[in-house]
Amino acid sequence: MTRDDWGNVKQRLLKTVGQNNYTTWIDPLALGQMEGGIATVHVPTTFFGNYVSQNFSDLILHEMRSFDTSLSRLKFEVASKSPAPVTRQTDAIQPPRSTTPAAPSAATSYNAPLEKRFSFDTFVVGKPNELAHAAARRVAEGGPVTFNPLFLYGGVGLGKTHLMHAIAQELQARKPELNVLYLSAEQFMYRFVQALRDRKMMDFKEIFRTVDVLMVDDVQFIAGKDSTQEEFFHTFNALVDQNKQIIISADRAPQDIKDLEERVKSRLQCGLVVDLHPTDYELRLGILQTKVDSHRVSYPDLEMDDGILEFLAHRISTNVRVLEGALTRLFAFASLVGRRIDMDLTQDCLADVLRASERKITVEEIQRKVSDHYNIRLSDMIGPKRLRSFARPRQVAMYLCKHMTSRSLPEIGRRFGGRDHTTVMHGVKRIEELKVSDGQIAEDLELLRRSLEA
Ligand SMILES: Nc1ncnc2c1ncn2[C@@H]1O[C@H](COP(=O)(O)OP(=O)(O)OP(=O)(O)O)[C@@H](O)[C@H]1O
Repeated sequence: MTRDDWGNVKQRLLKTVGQNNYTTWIDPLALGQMEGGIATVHVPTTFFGNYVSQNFSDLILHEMRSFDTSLSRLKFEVASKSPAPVTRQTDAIQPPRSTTPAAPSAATSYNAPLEKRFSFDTFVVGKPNELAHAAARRVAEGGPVTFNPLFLYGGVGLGKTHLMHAIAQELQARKPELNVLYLSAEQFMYRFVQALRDRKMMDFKEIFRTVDVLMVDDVQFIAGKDSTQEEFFHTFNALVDQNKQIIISADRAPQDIKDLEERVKSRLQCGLVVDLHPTDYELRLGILQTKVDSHRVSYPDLEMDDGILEFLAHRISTNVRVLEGALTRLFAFASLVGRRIDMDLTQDCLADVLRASERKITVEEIQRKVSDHYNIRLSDMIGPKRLRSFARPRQVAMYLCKHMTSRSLPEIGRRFGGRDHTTVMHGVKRIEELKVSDGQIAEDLELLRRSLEA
């Protein structure tokens, strides 16, 4: 086969594999000796040869055979670094090793810093996160890979990053010989773009494909970023093929990440997918108790009334980050003004947080609660019947909607079977009067309000 033929083979491959694959994998190949039906193809690194051999050798051979039908096999060899012609015999391709001497230090430079306090010791376990925690613990033991990838997902501030850091730190402590690479998806993209710009794609690939454990946080970030997704997909496959552990986190389940290619989604789902559920009251209280202990170290003289933590756990249900922030602010504030932490101080200091965390109560919720309370059907409460046994609960519900939601009177009227706003106004007024004169109504209102706020 002449050099021109080789050039033509490459041109044909360009059409088949596309520009990206061509630039990365085909263009760097050089033709070496051809002997006894075997063509030697020179590659820059062992890893490269292995990858091309697995993914493109059939195609390359097919194209070469259209110029030389005597060819039966390809042999990939690492090209000598010397500028001499590459026709010399060099090392035969070996399967890539997990820790080539250069890889750990290079990977280390890609590692995002780990937060010491995000450890398993400081992670409070409760019903909403126990499965995610157990899976994280198992992976952190560094034993045989049983589920790959481990995909952790959950809403904002529920502890995904905390668990990821805990896994990375535990692995480093238990198995220092493992090459663990932890970074965010954003950093992955940044490294990828940088490698493209500096023409260092081979180094990039070598680093990512020689790690033992790859951990990528907030993977939803690569949604809609086509080339990064493509590269991530190849990295992912290469590592899974080598049975290397991958741990991914995201703010939602793989199938719910918009603008993520189907093949990436399905790859992400093929291991164990576990979610961190929104916190419940017990978990929030547990977290607060743990955090208070650490605050007490910084503020040993501060005193706190009983019931404050319970109040916060009850009222701030958005996410753990907000909860932590509230506690930090409370301690700092109390120490500045030199007062004990009581309910007044808490409400003063955290007024904005408490307001923002107020749970939004809906008209439907109120209607359901009130009809349950008075033991009538929801359809009767909303429907046209004017019977007193339906009309009074309806007015109670309207009153609660007016006071516990931000809906306007016409909107409330619409939700009550399309009634006019004047009917709602009349109902609300009637209940306001009864609240003063009728102890039973006052009691009902109080009960309902408490149960809706719970
Ligand atoms: N179960 C828990 N025990 C102790 N601390 C927790 C727990 N869950 C969350 N936290 C704390 O809450 C804060 C937010 O957690 P983290 O950063 O891990 O959230 P995230 O799920 O990664 O959020 P985001 O989606 O914003 O990245 C951290 O300070 C973390 O330590």
